[in-house]
Amino acid sequence: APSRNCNLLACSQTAKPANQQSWQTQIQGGSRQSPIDIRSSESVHDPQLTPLSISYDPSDCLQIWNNGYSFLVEFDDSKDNSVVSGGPLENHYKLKQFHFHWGAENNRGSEHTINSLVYPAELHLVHWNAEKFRTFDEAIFSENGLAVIGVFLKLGRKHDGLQKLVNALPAVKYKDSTVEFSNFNPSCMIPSCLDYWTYPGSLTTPPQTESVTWVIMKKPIEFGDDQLSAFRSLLFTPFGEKLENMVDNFRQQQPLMNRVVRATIL
Ligand SMILES: NS(=O)(=O)c1ccc(CCCCO)cc1
Ligand SMILES: [Zn+2]
Repeated sequence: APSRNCNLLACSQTAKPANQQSWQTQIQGGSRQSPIDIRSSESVHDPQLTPLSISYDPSDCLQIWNNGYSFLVEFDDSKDNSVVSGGPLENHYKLKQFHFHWGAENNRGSEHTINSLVYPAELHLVHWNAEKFRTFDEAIFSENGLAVIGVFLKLGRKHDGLQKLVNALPAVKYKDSTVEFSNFNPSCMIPSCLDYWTYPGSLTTPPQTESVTWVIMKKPIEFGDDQLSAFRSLLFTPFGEKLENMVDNFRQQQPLMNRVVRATIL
């Protein structure tokens, strides 16, 4: 076999660590990237933070789409029925989609962590500022454009509300597949305790724009092993290509830099 004329200095094909997804790049000059580790002792209790006002209309739910990063449950944002306001938000934000991040094994999966504690999965409810912008795509690139509610998932009792979603996943096994999905109320995945942390951040997947007000719920919701297995049975790859299970679709943690995480005392 030809000897590889490649010593350490000259070798250009440096191997990337196996777990580095292609989009795990550090955005150029980013000062407010997400996700982060939330150190509760360093967060600032802010008495002016009111409870979030969340109201979703299950009839706005449209479809599930496997976009090759996660599966997105997409909502009709042409009306003002599914919105979040209050808390750190100056305006009302419309629900556009929700999705999850999870690991291949139970010791990893969430994007944010609490005092370095990792959860096996994390839910993101993605909303856009419909008072300031005309479309989601415009809001993605704008200051105060998006509000994402993060909810941690821990393994335990099966989540009855989630089962309807889990039953639909085999229909979107492959990248670029979609299936009609209606009458689902994401409120069933909001913890009963409305305490949260909030900080200014970014999208955790491309284009990683710094347009997100993050609201991370302090308490996790529970779901079952079989439900997490259903997430792990999805594929990153389209029909006909080599099967790659959709797992470990979380970004590496980013530096806090000059940011303060605020906490509620509800
Ligand atoms: N993981 S996340 O909640 O930060 C998130 C939310 C929304 C997008 C949308 C990108 C749309 C590109 O057209 C990407 C990432
Ligand atoms: Zn996400």
